[in-house]
Amino acid sequence: MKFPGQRNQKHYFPVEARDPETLEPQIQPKRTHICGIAQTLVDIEARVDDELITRHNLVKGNSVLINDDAANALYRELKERELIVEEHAGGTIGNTLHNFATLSNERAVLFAVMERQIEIGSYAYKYLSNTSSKVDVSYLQPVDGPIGRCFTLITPCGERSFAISKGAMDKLEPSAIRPDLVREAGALVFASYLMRSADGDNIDQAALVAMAEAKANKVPVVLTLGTRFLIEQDPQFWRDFIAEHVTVLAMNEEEAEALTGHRDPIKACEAALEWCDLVLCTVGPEGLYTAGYSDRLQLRETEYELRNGSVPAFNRYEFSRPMRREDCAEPVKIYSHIAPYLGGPLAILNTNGAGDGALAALLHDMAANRYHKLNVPGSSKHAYDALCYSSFSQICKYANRVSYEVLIQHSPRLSRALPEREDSLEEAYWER
Ligand SMILES: Nc1ncnc2c1ncn2[C@@H]1O[C@H](COP(=O)(O)OP(=O)(O)OP(=O)(O)O)[C@@H](O)[C@H]1O
Ligand SMILES: O=c1[nH]cnc2c1ncn2[C@@H]1O[C@H](CO)[C@@H](O)[C@H]1O
Repeated sequence: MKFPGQRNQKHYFPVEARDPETLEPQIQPKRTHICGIAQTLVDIEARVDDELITRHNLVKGNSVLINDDAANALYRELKERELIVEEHAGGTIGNTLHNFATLSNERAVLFAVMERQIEIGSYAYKYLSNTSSKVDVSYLQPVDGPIGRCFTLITPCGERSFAISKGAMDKLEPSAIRPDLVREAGALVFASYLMRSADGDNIDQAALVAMAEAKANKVPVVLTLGTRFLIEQDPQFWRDFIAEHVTVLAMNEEEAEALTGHRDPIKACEAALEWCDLVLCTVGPEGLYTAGYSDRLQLRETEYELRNGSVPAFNRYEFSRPMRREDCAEPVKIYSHIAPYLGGPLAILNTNGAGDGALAALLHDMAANRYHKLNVPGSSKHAYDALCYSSFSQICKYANRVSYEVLIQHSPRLSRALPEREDSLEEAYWER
């Protein structure tokens, strides 16, 4: 397990003189992993104009399910007009698990379907060959149909719209979930997309089985909201769903507004904390927020300037570590925000997957906490039960840094971990 984010050891906390904060190399450290339930999709990325989006009955910014005829017509046009830029493995959770594995060098168990017979060069082949070897594909459920295709259509304004030809991506059965692996996981992650599976497709049931196992064993359940359009259809369903099942919620500001009715991200986070324990809210060019709880006894004041938003001095305790509300004797709501790393890249190749990258960083930090607890149980870090290894503030930095890395490449999947040492300016970022 790599440390979550590069930074000097003195910046780990809580720092106490004799606290074994470092993960001393052990002969055989105990390992940990995370689990995810994914829709198996390959992204077909194309540069298109707005007219094409409307003509194919798609909705800008949305992820729309399309039937085979519509998919064939769209594919034909993209091919004929030579608009396809790249084809790469995708799917929100596939991306997140891949990025988690790449960042942490730890195992991520993928519960998903895969074509029974794979031909070299096929989409299934591409999917697997674009997936980190640290993603454990031993438990994929074989299916007879093709995996899904996600037409990722980038319009000149930079917005991405998805058209999903789902193939057999929703055919995952509850029997494909390995309860023993869920029970031992540092987190179980899935996306709201899978709750729109059709009658007869059981991926939603598989997710419910996994969530029940996670909940019974106090494994954090992590939900990422795929697109605001899905949430807008029935926000109350999602509020109830989150309250019942979810520990950690990841969303962008539009999904946050659809869920809570608040356009202001801090207000939206505050509302969401009534239903879950920890929130990651990305806000595109405005950076991102983390929000959650800490017990009053564990609060740590920030050393940065206090900032006022809809909650005055909202970042006052951003040096505290996220906890479950139920683990706090006196829960206090905490918020932290960060602007894009280095002000954002000079050239953004594609924002697709930037949010998935941020979530992978958060999952890395959560898994690092479990790893540390398994290997250094006597550390003062574990005198109380926290969800994460680092503070709200550090998680913001790390998540933001990872998003930046995704922005400067085409694929939503990182091709390498972050540099071991950041040079010059970047060094300053971590030390600030
Ligand atoms: N235009 C931009 N300039 C600078 N940074 C950006 C920009 N867009 C995104 N980012 C960075 O990427 C992070 C995530 O972006 P965003 O909020 O767009 O995620 P998202 O909508 O969930 O993306 P996706 O669904 O494609 O994964 C932001 O918090 C920010 O750090
Ligand atoms: O319906 C869907 N299910 C799963 N993943 C999806 C869906 N629509 C889009 N994406 C995925 O979202 C990623 C960027 O965040 C893209 O890689 C795309 O594959």
